[in-house]
Amino acid sequence: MTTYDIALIGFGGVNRTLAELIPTRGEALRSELGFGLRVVAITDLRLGSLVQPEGIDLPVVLNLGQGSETFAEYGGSADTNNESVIRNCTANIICEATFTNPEDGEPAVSHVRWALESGKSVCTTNKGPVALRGAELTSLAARNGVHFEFEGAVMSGTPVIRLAKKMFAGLKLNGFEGILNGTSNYVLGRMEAGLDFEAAISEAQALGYAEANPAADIEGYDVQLKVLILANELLDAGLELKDVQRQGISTVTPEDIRTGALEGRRWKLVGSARRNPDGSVTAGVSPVALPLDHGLAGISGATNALSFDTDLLGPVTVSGPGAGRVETAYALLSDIITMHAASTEVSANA
Ligand SMILES: NC(=O)C1=CN([C@@H]2O[C@H](COP(=O)(O)OP(=O)(O)OC[C@H]3O[C@@H](n4cnc5c(N)ncnc54)[C@H](O)[C@@H]3O)[C@@H](O)[C@H]2O)C=CC1
Ligand SMILES: N[C@@H](CC=O)C(=O)O
Repeated sequence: MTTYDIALIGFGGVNRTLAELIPTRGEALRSELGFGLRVVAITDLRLGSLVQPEGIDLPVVLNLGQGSETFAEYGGSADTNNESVIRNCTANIICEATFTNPEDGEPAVSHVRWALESGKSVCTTNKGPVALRGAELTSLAARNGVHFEFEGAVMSGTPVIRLAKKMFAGLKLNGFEGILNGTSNYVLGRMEAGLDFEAAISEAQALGYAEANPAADIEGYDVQLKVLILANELLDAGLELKDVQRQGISTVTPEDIRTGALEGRRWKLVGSARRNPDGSVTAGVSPVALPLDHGLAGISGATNALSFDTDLLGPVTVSGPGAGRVETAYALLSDIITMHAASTEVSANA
């Protein structure tokens, strides 16, 4: 039985939930999928770092983080020591779930680079490294014979990236449009129900949907990164962040929402990309008052939906959770399952 040793970089909502899922889903993973998981290192800005090659006692560390204690009181350090932990710990897989930085992706880009350079596979839900350094990191992983997986960077645990890459073979993808931010979709829905903007954002934060700085959700930066990821991964668009036009929902007023409802329209934040006749790709994100019979108009709460425009099937739409701690932790698990399946295939063919 294979056991993968993993390191959790960032111990907030997503990686904490992964640490909860490991004991609860451990037996099913072992019996159904043929591997076990053991956490051997954790780093976090607030807690510092803890490295225990024999395996960290997860129930103990899951109780930390409410007060001012750090890992220093548990045999670790109050400093994150990210580079040394990532490069030197005994983990096979690094799960990167620190804050998304929409400007340059740092320090997560460095976290991923250190891991891949030291022969460790990476799974991440962090949009920064994937959107801003995806091609470079994918080729670094290939050069080092390890995996770089990032299904959770778009639509949390709902499979869209792998699904499109694997299942659309033989089809031509002309573009896509979708609701790709759970927080702004949740906020628009709550405003439609009469709640004010700030209260709706607070609810989305409490539910674990919002970014550490919710302006990233509200001003469209989060969807801009997701559109960039999808355009480059699925349309081979070769775009940079500045090529994806961005407008968020902060300009949508309660009055706009009331007027839209009277006219049979619903405001949604829509991200899209389309291949032009000359082969180039136009991409952007903006709020749109959709007619109620539009396929995306009925998508509510933190649910997301992505409609792919294909040549032989026409539109193919995937809908599911776009945010949430459990949903996103599952994305990391699905990345590890993908890595395991790939390794098993290699061994079988050897
Ligand atoms: N929560 C969600 O629904 C989803 C989140 N994501 C992405 O997953 C990542 C994690 O999300 P959450 O866990 O919800 O965020 P969070 O804010 O709850 O946790 C992030 C953790 O990372 C830690 N951290 C920040 N910088 C660090 C550093 N340099 N070294 C070590 N630790 C550091 C923070 O102390 C915090 O505990 C983010 O990049 C987010 O954009 C992606 C899809 C959905
Ligand atoms: N803050 C994001 C989380 C997922 O990327 C959202 O609300 O969709």
